[in-house]
Amino acid sequence: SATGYSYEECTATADWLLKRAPERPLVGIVCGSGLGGLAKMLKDELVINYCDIPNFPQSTVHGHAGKLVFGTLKGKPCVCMQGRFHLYEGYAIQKTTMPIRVFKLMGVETVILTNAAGGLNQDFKVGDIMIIKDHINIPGFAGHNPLVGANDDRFGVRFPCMSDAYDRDLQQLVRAVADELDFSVFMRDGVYSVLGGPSFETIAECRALRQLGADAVGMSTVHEVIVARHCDMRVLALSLITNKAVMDYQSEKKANHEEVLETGALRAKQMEKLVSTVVSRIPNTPTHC
Ligand SMILES: Nc1nc2ncn(CCNC(CO)CO)c2c(=O)[nH]1
Repeated sequence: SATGYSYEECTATADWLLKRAPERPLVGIVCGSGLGGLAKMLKDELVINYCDIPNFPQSTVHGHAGKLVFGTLKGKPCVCMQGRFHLYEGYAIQKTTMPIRVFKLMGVETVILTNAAGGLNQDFKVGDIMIIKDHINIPGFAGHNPLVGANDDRFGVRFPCMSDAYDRDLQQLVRAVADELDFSVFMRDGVYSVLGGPSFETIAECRALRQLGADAVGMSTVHEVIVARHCDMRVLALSLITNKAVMDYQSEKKANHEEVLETGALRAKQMEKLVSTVVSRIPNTPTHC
């Protein structure tokens, strides 16, 4: 099938990359809008442009570089997506998540997903980093789910559980590292809700999402989490709160992408420090003998 995301096509892409990668990566990192600097943390980096990778989609969003970076973080082999794919770019949902399956096929055991998000929780401030403890998959309510269609058992089961999607030990680890780095003042925990985009949400939608229990809103990440859990990778996900979502009709505030990128730049250093320290502390699961 020329979908670009069948098991065979993902395997072909993984094999193509492993031939070029310095070593098999254990941790996969996905950089959200304006957070591409995370890739610069990697030592002995090898950069491959998405346009040269077979079956890979192309990044179309400002602030998403479109490069796959291999390297090490404190000795741990990693692979980092500088630029991720979104429903609103018009790709098939399975296409937007195929890099996650390629990570799995390359040997990645843990994925760290970062994104920029709007703060629905009024206690949140611009620049806060929210540890995602759960998600609300709005497109999924309407059947827009990356696992729709024939299930390939080589990836995972037909009906995967999502109540344990966000690894509790990794959340604990992030909190401990944030305390050590004295970042606690801007660390939060919360529920991330995803919309399809590209239009930002209305005031009524923000209020409805808040009523549903969401603390932040974005246009990515959830589909990657579902695919990562389907193939049994551990997931840690962090949202950089880049603006406060507009919740009242008197407000003059207008959400915009430039503001998203600016906040990313402001908090990038701390996000890099946090993620790199966490990666260095992630225990490698004993290799299955
Ligand atoms: N209110 C609000 N603020 C946000 N900041 C980042 N994002 C995530 C979406 N990011 C898009 C547009 O910047 C680019 O992927 C959002 C969002 O969806 N809503």
